[in-house]
Amino acid sequence: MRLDVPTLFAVVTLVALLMAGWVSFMAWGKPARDALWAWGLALVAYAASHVIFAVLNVVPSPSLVVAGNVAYGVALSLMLLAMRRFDGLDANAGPPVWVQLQLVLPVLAIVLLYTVLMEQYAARVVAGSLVFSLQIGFILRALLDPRLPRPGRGRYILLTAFFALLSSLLLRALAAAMGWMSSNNDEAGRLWLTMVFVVALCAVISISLGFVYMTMERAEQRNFELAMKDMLTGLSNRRAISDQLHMAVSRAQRQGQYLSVLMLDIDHFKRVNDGYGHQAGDAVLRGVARTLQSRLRAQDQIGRFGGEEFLLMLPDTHLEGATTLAEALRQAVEASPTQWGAHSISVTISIGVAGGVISGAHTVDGLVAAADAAMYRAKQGGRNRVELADMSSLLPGGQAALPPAVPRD
Ligand SMILES: Nc1nc2c(ncn2[C@@H]2O[C@H](COP(=O)(O)OP(=O)(O)OP(=O)(O)O)[C@@H](O)[C@H]2O)c(=O)[nH]1
Repeated sequence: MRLDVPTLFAVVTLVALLMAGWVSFMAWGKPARDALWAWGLALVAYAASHVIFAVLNVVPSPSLVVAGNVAYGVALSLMLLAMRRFDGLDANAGPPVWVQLQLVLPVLAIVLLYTVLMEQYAARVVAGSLVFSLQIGFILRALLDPRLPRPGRGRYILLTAFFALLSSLLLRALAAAMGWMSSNNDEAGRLWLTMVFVVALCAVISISLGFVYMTMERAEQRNFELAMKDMLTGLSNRRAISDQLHMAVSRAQRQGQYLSVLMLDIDHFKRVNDGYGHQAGDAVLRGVARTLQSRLRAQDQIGRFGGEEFLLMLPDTHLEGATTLAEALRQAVEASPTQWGAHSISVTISIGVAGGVISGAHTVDGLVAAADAAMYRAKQGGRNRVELADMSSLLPGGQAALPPAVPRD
């Protein structure tokens, strides 16, 4: 099949402009620093480069060669900027100097190389392709930044598209270096250009789709976190930990397993707020959350149940094991003060423990109420202590018939 190069240019341009339009439409109303704007601009530059390449096919001109390739380089730099903004890698201060150099130097290099090597087709194609490949390398590096969470599907689409673009550029550079083509207008040159533009067409559709999908995945993740996470401590919120507890109780009921629940409350927390201020209180809440979380097993779940109240759910853990853990947590919190300016704020916690083999007679509300009642007894008993729930009301068979427990680490 023989593809007409000018038609391909036109199609790539049209698709890039269409994508730029839709991406800008999505970015409408968002702040100028939003990654979508940079992505939209990148697509405009990408389209501009292909418009220039199309004109170049009809009116050969050295300045258009430079302009088209510069626009292409600008498009790749803007894509790098958009990726970094999307991932929040540059915070509010803007990109660090080394990133600014990654954004600007390749574009300057393109101007220089295409001007100096204008008369040497092969050298110009090789040099240009290598600079663009380097820019794509920067983008791939930003896409795979180890500080980022596990990549979602949008990121995989982008990775595939950029790898395809990179391969086509390198292959064309190889063809030029090996003398398989000597100009864009000979038979071989047109074939290679066709390959590059077919890939460019697929790439522009894929990267637009990938970026938009990534934005949607991010929004979905944020909504999920807003619905299920406590924004202050990063723990599960009341709704999430309650859902997890419902699931764990159903599972334990089906399999006749142990399950324990701990209700924890910071002692005299009002004094922290009154004495050091609300922000110090928030810092203490975060500190206690960290201390608790760092001592749990992977299958244990913790959530912020109320203001200064936390709920812990321990699958496969009998009352005795849960009590041992509760005591360890109590001691850990007591020994881990929160630094607040010049102050070291120490708090203690009171803990109520409920648990055992979960049968059909148990309910989530019953378990939580039992742990809560035990926690209040701990408060009444002087605070900074662990109290066990009266499980006889919840476990009709008593503790005697319990199967062997899974030991805690
Ligand atoms: N800083 C901060 N304070 C909170 C938050 N949520 C609840 N509180 C405060 O936690 C305090 C709870 O006070 P109380 O219920 O009297 O309990 P307490 O002072 O811990 O006393 P005991 O529980 O009886 O030991 C109140 O002052 C609330 O304003 C929060 O998110 N941040």
